[in-house]
Amino acid sequence: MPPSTTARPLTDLSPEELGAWMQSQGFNTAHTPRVIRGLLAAEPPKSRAGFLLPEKLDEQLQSAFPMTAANLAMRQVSEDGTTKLLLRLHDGRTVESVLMPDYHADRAAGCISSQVGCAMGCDFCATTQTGFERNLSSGEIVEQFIHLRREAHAAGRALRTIVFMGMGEPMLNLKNVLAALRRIADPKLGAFGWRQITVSTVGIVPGIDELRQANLGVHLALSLHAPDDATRADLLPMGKRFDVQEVLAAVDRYQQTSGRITTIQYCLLDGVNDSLAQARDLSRLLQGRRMHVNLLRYNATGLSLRGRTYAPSSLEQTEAFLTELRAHGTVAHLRRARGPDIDAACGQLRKREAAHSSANS
Ligand SMILES: C[S@@+](CC[C@H](N)C(=O)[O-])C[C@H]1O[C@@H](n2cnc3c(N)ncnc32)[C@H](O)[C@@H]1O
Ligand code: SF4
Repeated sequence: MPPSTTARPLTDLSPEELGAWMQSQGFNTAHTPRVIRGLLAAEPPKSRAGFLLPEKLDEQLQSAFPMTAANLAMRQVSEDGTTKLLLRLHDGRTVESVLMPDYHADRAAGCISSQVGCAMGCDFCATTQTGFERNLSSGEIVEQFIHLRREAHAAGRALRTIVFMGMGEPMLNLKNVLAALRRIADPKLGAFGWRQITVSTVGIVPGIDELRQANLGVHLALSLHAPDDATRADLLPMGKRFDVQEVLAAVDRYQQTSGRITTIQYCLLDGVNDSLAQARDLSRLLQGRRMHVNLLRYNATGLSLRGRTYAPSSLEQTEAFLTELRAHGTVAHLRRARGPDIDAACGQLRKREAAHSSANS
């Protein structure tokens, strides 16, 4: 048995690694897709025999690998059906994933994390307030997908899309994100298609280029949040490293290869980035580009990283901003606020659980 794979959970192994292990144990590698399909299934197999594996292989798999890397530590369900999961990892750290019901009664979308914490320091984001702890392994990313898929299935829905808009910056853990995606959306495994996946970034140019070179055809979302460099860099420190034009040029390159329309994420903050002049600047910036704007409602999370208090734009201003964008030819939507009665912004549930644990210790 290759020693490098022994302590890793089954969800962490690529099809090639699992195939190599099978071969080293004298089993037919044709069983590999069956094992991975069983792991990714919307409904967990009722028994180990549900994997339809030879008994000896099943036994050896069980003794060689832990089945999972993460356990459900907390679950919050909102009145609108949004379900937030807090998963505890093998080292005691926690990570958040969210299931969001779709307008279609039988569908749901999942929001997945790529890192524990985040180093990017975006001023209004709760995830970064506890700093960066570590990258998630590919298995930990795959397991979020499995939890969300099963959670959706139990609620009578099919998980139709996933977005990397949970904790962390996917481009800074791209190796593991790509490895996870190659399992989740491997056409031979049939769980998901590339078009059902969106990777969201704060705008790390080399990461966008690397994702383009991987040529998977997943959707890209760019967290822009301001049309000008001064406002953007004030909100997102990464804006000082890569300016708006540089980031949009990388997104253009991505689009030329993938053919996908890019989503521009824009969180409306009262008096910061929500003026009609900023809406017009944004439209001008996107003119001639196949990009649509997703306006996000700010989820208030208390004092910001730099001790500021942000507020969501008023509904009137939000409507006016949206109308101004559309009047200037930009395709734009207002994203529904999700789970307003629970800790819906990423990083909040984790902060609450950490506070609870330290109060009890
Ligand atoms: C948490 S990030 C994760 C993905 C990636 N790091 C990024 O920045 O795109 C996903 C999106 O949530 C936004 N966001 C962060 N904190 C928010 C808040 N309190 N309210 C609304 N949106 C928020 C981010 O700006 C980003 O557009
Ligand atoms: S918005 Fe994204 S990149 Fe910025 S701190 Fe939050 S998770 Fe990190």
